[in-house]
Amino acid sequence: MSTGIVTTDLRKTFPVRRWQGWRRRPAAAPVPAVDGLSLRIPPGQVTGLLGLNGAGKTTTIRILSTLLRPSGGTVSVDGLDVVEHAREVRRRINVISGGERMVYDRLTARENLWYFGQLYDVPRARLRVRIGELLDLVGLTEAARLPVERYSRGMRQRLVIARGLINDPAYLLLDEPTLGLDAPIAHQLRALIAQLAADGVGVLLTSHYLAEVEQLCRHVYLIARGSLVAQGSPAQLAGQTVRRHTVRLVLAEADPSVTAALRALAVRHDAELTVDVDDEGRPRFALRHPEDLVGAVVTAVVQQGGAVAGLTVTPPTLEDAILALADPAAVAR
Ligand SMILES: Nc1ncnc2c1ncn2[C@@H]1O[C@H](COP(=O)(O)OP(=O)(O)OP(=O)(O)O)[C@@H](O)[C@H]1O
Repeated sequence: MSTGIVTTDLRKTFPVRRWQGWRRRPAAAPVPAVDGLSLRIPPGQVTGLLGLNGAGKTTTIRILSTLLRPSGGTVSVDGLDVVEHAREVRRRINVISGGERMVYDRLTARENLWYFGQLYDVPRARLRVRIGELLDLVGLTEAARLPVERYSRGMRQRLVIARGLINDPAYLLLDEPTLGLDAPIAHQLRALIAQLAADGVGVLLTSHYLAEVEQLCRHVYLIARGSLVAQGSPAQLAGQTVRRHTVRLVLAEADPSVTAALRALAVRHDAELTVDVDDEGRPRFALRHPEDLVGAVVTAVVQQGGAVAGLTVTPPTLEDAILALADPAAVAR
């Protein structure tokens, strides 16, 4: 039965070794890379896993795909424990990673797929058919007999995608799958991911491209230092944080009374104000605040008889919002 991938209080610590004189010895406190994560990746939808560098995303994916043993907690895939039933779990899942070399250069596309199909215990008759289907799907039928070392980067990544689908996985773990891909290929891959989910596959996606996450994910988990800090739809996550607007103003010429009025405005609203000069030596002000203060800024300048040479307002992006949740100190910067 397809119940999804469920992690309960998942933990992974790596032993940290310190050098002491010429000897290497274990440190007192191992560093947790994953620290009590409870997630659910249901079938038939794309679930996002977001976090800053080092948050624990790749480690989590390695545990879910049976490559790493957890230090604590459990992971089950359709009710099967990943440690006790690693072989059965491996038949149901696959991984596509944008950052790692996942195919063999000396082999052709067909040979690569044959090799990985056997690793996944795909029956030979099924494998023969599946390889043809996948080469078609990723547009490599014509190049199927060339060694991969002669492929372009995009062709190679398309082969990595075919490799990830070779065992008809019920769950697909995607670790930065569009990393370094040209826009048209990334676009095709996103369409394929959406189609797989619509066909019932449970997809876990990590990506630094938030537009991709917004487009594909129904539910997103945001982690920091191996623990969950927020979850919800992309829209719900964006609404959970202090979002900041930036008003940038350039004055035609220096005017101490305008500067004083803007400083007073910033203090009144508890806004962050930076003052410098632009390339032409004109005074420039940037005011950051959760609300859009453009009206108040213009009023203050006009009341003091100042002349505005430039004015822009930058609303916060979803990226600002999500990163602010992962790293609260960033909100203050
Ligand atoms: N094999 C390892 N030995 C020791 N520490 C490790 C090992 N693998 C990962 N770590 C540490 O665990 C933490 C989580 O790393 P992980 O690669 O899972 O993060 P990530 O969220 O995937 O980051 P990125 O976005 O940079 O890929 C980091 O502090 C990392 O240094």
